[in-house]
Amino acid sequence: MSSTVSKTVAIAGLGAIGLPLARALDAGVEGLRLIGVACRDPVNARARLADFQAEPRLMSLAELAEADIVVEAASAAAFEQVALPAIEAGRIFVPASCGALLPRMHLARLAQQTGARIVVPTGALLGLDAVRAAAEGPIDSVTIETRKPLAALAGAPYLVQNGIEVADLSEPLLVFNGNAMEAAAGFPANVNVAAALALAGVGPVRTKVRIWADPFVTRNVHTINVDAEAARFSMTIENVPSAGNPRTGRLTGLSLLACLRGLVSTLKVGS
Ligand SMILES: NC(=O)C1=CN([C@@H]2O[C@H](COP(=O)(O)OP(=O)(O)OC[C@H]3O[C@@H](n4cnc5c(N)ncnc54)[C@H](OP(=O)(O)O)[C@@H]3O)[C@@H](O)[C@H]2O)C=CC1
Ligand SMILES: O=C([O-])CC(=O)C(=O)O
Repeated sequence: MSSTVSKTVAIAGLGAIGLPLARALDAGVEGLRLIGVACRDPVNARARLADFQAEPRLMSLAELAEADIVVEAASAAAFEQVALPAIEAGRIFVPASCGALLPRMHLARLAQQTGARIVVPTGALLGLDAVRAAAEGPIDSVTIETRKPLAALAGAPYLVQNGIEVADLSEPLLVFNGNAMEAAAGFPANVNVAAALALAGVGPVRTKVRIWADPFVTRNVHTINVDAEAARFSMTIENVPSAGNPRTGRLTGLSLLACLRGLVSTLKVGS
């Protein structure tokens, strides 16, 4: 069920998240209209958009701010070029690369001045409704343990900087043990889930993160453990890697679609 007022949407990125999301919007979602997309390679983009019913405009990252809702599904490196114009223009900004938000919380203060909203999707994670509810009261601890196939972690800055080789592992290896702020810096393409968890709960310094490179898993597996005054809970999700990008679970694009629906629907389920 959606309201009759339609909101326009623009998306940065036409990859594992952005392309299926754009396709779903093009196929028709009541209350939402895709007007623009941005990516690096316009020739390739045109090929990807060729079978769309209503081909969206190819925009620069800054031009995306013409839309009511600006989705960032590009990269941590491109995050600010999408976020700043969108927030300055008072739009609803939905970042997939939410790890890049942690060191830029001044954007949330800017949004207060411009009337923009920053809506962080649950993305590849689960349970943020319960974490947010728990965070309305006292929370003792929040941890996330992530297990990834070796290919999903290849090239992460933390591994490169610390000379940690994962390509030929025959046993699981704990490659990172720290907090969400450090994890987002060291694994910008891998632990947006930890950033979303931190923002929902006790913040990036108190949210503990462990990352395993695991040759025995074929999915991106995330387990969260929360110990709060009101409840104790543990939840695990096993994400099937996307065909286009093994770092990204297939669920992520669907989560963004569900998030966008929630922005226009008159019936919304979950807090
Ligand atoms: N919140 C969450 O739970 C999750 C978040 N993510 C994050 O979401 C983001 C997108 O992931 P995913 O779709 O898998 O990534 P992909 O690599 O599959 O796609 C990225 C897309 O962004 C475009 N892009 C990258 N940099 C720029 C730039 N500077 N200007 C314009 N376009 C750019 C690329 O353009 P081109 O096609 O021309 O190369 C490509 O279309 C990543 O930061 C990832 O870490 C991923 C999984 C879960
Ligand atoms: O958190 C991320 O950025 C990606 C991830 O782990 C997943 O898709 O499962």
